[in-house]
Amino acid sequence: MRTSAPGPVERPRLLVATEEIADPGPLADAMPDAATTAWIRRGEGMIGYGEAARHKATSLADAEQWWRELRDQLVVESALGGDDLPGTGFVAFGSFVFDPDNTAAESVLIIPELIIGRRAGRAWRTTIRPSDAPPISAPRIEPVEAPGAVTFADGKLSGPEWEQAVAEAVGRIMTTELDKVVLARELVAIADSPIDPRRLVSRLSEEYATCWTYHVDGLVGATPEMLVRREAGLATSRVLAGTIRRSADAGQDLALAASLAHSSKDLEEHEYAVTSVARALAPYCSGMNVPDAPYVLELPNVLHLATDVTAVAAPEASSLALAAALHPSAAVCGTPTALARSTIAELEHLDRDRYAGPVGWIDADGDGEWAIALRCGRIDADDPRQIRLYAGCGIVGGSNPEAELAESVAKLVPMRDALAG
Ligand SMILES: C=C(O[C@@H]1C=C(C(=O)O)C=C[C@H]1O)C(=O)O
Repeated sequence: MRTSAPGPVERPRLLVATEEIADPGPLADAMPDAATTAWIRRGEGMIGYGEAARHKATSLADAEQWWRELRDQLVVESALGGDDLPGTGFVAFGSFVFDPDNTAAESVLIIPELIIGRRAGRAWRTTIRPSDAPPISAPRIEPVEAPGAVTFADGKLSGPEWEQAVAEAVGRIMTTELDKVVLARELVAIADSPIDPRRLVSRLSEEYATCWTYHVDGLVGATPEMLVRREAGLATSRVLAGTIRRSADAGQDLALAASLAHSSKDLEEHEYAVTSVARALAPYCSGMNVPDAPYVLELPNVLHLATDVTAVAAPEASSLALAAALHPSAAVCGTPTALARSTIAELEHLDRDRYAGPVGWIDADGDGEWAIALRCGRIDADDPRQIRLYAGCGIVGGSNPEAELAESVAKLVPMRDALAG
């Protein structure tokens, strides 16, 4: 029997319409249901309802290709006008696995049917629909239920077992070519009732307003680390590495900040992370600025050493292409990358899922923000009463296992608090 070769896949084109709206109030409160995507910082950002299209991405490069094909066929029916703010119009939200070779999870890109956004004093509403679908009607906001009592249990490794893994990593750093490796652990939280990510988004975006609060397909958190933001040709990356947990006392915090800024262990750990970002960005950028020394970034639970790297991005390098070049940075993997990655797979006993992978959005111009999915949890798709929380620490030769465990506990605080009663 003869079969004819398949022709090009005919996808319906996406129709995109954006209009200015009155201020919608807090974005977290405007999320219609538990599947709504969120991206919020300092009260600004976007929420995305429904799905006009979805893609299981095998890699960041594959995601970029899919985005490009859709983008090239868009029909823009109306746009915001005035200054063309990034994020108005067509947007794809995404969340990527940390290591495709060591996970049961999948990376995803979602194009919502309805986006509500707020930025720079303006608010907008974008609808996106396949040309063969009817216009969407305004969704009803479903009530948010509390999860009830929540209990926490260790993941595969107990605290002491994880300390053992850290000690093993320190040993390898002293005796092999490994310079730095980031080891993470998980906590499993089980609630009485299903966990509604909107409640977490609302709490996190208030408590951690300077972080990027996100929810994409069950992965929810508030991260302080920006892998790459591309806006009007400028690329920015906020690199974090080196952490101290805060005390309850402002005077003591000041002393802690000073000791962090002078700690050779933390400065070494930080330097690896900055170098990995600067090297990866260089081929796609010009005029890069890498500050000589980090500053101390204050969050309610921890202090971090931080460096903001800025550069002019090549016109053809989309935010997703830049994220593909940067992931995994030494802030969440280690140095050298390949050895750190295999060490993680061997020592962590953890499926990182989409924790520590890029999470964010891209618009039709290729502008966008891809943060590193930290300080987060993954709601179980089959049993939404369960959420896995993750926290990791950069390990270098001078690391102390007990101190690293304490650091991981501090990094779990935002999610634990957001889940509490
Ligand atoms: C890996 C995490 O955080 C990373 C590790 C840091 C460190 O070890 O000092 C600091 C910020 C992040 O780059 C995490 O929060 O899970």
